[in-house]
Amino acid sequence: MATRRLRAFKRWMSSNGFEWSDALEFVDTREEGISVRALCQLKEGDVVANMPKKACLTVRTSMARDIIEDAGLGGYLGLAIAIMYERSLGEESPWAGYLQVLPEQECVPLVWTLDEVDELLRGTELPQTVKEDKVLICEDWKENIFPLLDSAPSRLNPAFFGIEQYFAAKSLISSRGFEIDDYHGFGMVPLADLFNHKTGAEDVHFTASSNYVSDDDADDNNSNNDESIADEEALSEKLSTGTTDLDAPQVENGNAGDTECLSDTGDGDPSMLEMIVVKDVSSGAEVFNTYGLMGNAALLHRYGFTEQDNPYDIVNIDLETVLQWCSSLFSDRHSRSRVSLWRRLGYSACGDENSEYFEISFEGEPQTGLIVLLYVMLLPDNAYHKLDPSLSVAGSGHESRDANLLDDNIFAIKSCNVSKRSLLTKKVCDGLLALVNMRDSLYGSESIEDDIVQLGNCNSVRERKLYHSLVLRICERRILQRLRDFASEPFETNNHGSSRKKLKKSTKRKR
Ligand SMILES: C[S@@+](CC[C@H](N)C(=O)[O-])C[C@H]1O[C@@H](n2cnc3c(N)ncnc32)[C@H](O)[C@@H]1O
Repeated sequence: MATRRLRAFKRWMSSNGFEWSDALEFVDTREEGISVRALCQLKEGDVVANMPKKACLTVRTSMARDIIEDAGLGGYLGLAIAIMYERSLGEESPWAGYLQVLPEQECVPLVWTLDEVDELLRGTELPQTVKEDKVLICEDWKENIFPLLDSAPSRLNPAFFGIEQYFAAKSLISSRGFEIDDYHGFGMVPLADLFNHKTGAEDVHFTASSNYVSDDDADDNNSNNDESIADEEALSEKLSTGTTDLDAPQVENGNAGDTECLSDTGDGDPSMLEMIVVKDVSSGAEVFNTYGLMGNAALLHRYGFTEQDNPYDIVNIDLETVLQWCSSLFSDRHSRSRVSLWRRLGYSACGDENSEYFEISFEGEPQTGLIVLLYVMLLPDNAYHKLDPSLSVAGSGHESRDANLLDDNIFAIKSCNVSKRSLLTKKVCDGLLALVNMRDSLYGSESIEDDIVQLGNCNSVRERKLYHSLVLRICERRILQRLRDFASEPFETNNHGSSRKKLKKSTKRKR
């Protein structure tokens, strides 16, 4: 449906040098926002949109460039100021026609209330991340934006530069920003940001030239050799497959009469960005882009939505949870020395020292480091004492001939010589099952079945926050269920008496 705001946006695009295929339909619904559909079949290699870099909203192009650069600001903060500034200009902004198709803010957890974050996202990794984000953004605002209102009072309207407006701008950048090139950095790319996302099944790619040098800043030393999220492979493929495709859709823009198809325009032009079709799309289907391969927590965090059956989904188990489990079985001293040995063996968790965690894959497979940690934690004392001296031998480069099975397995896992299942003794599997229960209890008293019933009664558009929180929780809990299955499969019966034979058997084992 072409709404009034879409018609205004198309006029704005035409007068700013954008070109787009008339095989693309922009659909605008009050409830679900804007999406893109194919009006006829799109062929792999077709260029369906050309977007001039100079019409993108970046720090470099914004009317607020001087204010931002004079204050020594840039990056995402600078872009947020540029967005707030252009919004403050209203119809006077060169981007007025673009800004009016943007929502006030994107519904990412960053702009939810703290109660919503705590309640809806309980058990997931997001409450902590979002709270940290909120604190940093408030600090940024106080340190960098608030002082600007004093230093350039005649040019900045405070009503558009408050903390809420800053959060709104940050949500738009997180959900719609693109890396353009080294000169422009990160920016808003009108038209490219109309496409919705589908994990691992996208139809179009955003491509950017890698060697743009601005006319007004040719000596900028960052202008060459830039890295961007542009898909260089798709770009070079397009360049090498030639240009004219007689079936290619017609251009819909101010100069449509001049140009047969978009494949003829913008090729190798470093001042342009493109959307290129990467797989055939049938007529009537939605045309999807990809925002990257990521799990649901990352999708919700950055874009405000989740996907059911997202194969890149993961769930984390904090090292802290593992240590809690240890403390129910062992003394603090025991746990500390085993963790220390585990680290000296060269294992680690993800994250940093403030928050260490283990990833569980979509299939329910725990990170090797977690299995090894449980294994080391559960070693009988005599095996533990034997293992420590053998470390120094291994560290000196001479493999100990006497190394027992435990050493063999741990070192072999490290050098990818053996399946990690060889460490899955009954005790390790019991440990994993205990961790699953502890991790699952973080979601609160509702069971996964309760969550599923609630999701069934929830409207994905009108109750968007609840809907995507439930999908996130349910998908994470399903991964935990798969981890439960993984840990319940027949385990290895390692003991100290049958070293190499057991090891060989375990390498053959297929899951
Ligand atoms: C780049 S914009 C895409 C255009 C957007 N639909 C609009 O109305 O402006 C990204 C936003 O679109 C929405 N979106 C994109 N892909 C989605 C999907 N697969 N499911 C639900 N919402 C999606 C999210 O709100 C996301 O933050």
